[in-house]
Amino acid sequence: MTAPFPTPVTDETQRLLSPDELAAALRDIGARRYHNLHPFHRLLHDGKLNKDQVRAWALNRYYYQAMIPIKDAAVLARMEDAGLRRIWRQRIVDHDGDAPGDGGIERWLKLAEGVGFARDYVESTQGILSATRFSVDAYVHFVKERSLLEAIASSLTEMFSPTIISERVAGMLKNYDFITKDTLAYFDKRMTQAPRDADFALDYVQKHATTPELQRQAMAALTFKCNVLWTQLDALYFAYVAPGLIPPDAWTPGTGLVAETATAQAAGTGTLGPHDVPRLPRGVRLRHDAVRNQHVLLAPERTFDLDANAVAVLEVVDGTRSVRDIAGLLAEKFTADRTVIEADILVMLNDLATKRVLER
Ligand SMILES: O=C(O)c1cc(C(=O)O)c2c(n1)C(=O)C(=O)c1cc(C(=O)O)[nH]c1-2
Repeated sequence: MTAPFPTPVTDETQRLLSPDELAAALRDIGARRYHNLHPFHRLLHDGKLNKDQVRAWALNRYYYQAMIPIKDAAVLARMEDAGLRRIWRQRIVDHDGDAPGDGGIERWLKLAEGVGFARDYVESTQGILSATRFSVDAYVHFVKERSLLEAIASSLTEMFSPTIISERVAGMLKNYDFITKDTLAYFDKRMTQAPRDADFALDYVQKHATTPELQRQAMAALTFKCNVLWTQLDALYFAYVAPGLIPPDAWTPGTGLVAETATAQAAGTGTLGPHDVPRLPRGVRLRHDAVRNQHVLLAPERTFDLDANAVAVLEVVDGTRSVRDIAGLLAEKFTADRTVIEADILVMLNDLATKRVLER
């Protein structure tokens, strides 16, 4: 497939740009085409969407998140240099995590749950707009088919993402009462991951785009990627804003959601407070897996690995002690400030409540 994407002209003379000029040309592409400029994002960040429109965004964007590590594995597979692979593989770890319950995809699922979705529905990817799927899949195909330079250059949209992320998080927290900091936790890590990844990719592109033609290819790859992001928002806008034509089989408001009480928990809206008495629901047990020397919460058909802090808390969750009692016990045990412990364990317990392995 060699169909050209709209390709910016390096300049009339097609001369080789200096590394700084190349970086400036790439930034200029973002300034004109990055998805922060899309009307759907403007509505999202300014609090102009209703809850269902925000849900449509969270659901569709899950497909992008889920495919990113597949895209990165495809890029990795093309790298002949072990040093390069060692650096790139961190991207896969960032999204997949090192263990179940960890990583960016998991955090996106929390975001989707926070706005009311049932996790299984989101993971099934039923209801995702075909246009979302087409455009995300096009990104994966692109990195498989084009040169490594183009594959790496196509990730350079991340140069622009920290700005949009801070704007999005601030705007959504301010403008939507159903959005909490916990729900948007996905973006916390991206604020450091994205600049790290973008710096590396930019450096690679500056070093390897050594002819005007290669520089043109790098710019075209970034343009293509801006279009991958833009078309996803076009699809959302068309289906859920105006004219509001939801395609057959795509998500319709009211479906794929959990009951509102569970939603409140998922959104971390303080269902569990200091005076609540947490307990493990029927069928959920704290166990030590001797083979892996790892404490887990065993739930029907699911297990969750626990870190040492979670184990210390869950060992004293007995269905009679309140969160405040538990914080008091731990404060004594670890000679620490009870109020600090209480704040920390509330976050942890609400997270477990979201996963439905804790109740009050
Ligand atoms: O929230 C955003 O606006 C945004 C933008 C982008 C981007 O610019 O590609 C990414 C992400 N988020 C992101 O979370 C992410 O993991 C990511 C990976 C990549 C990539 O191309 O490899 N882009 C992005």
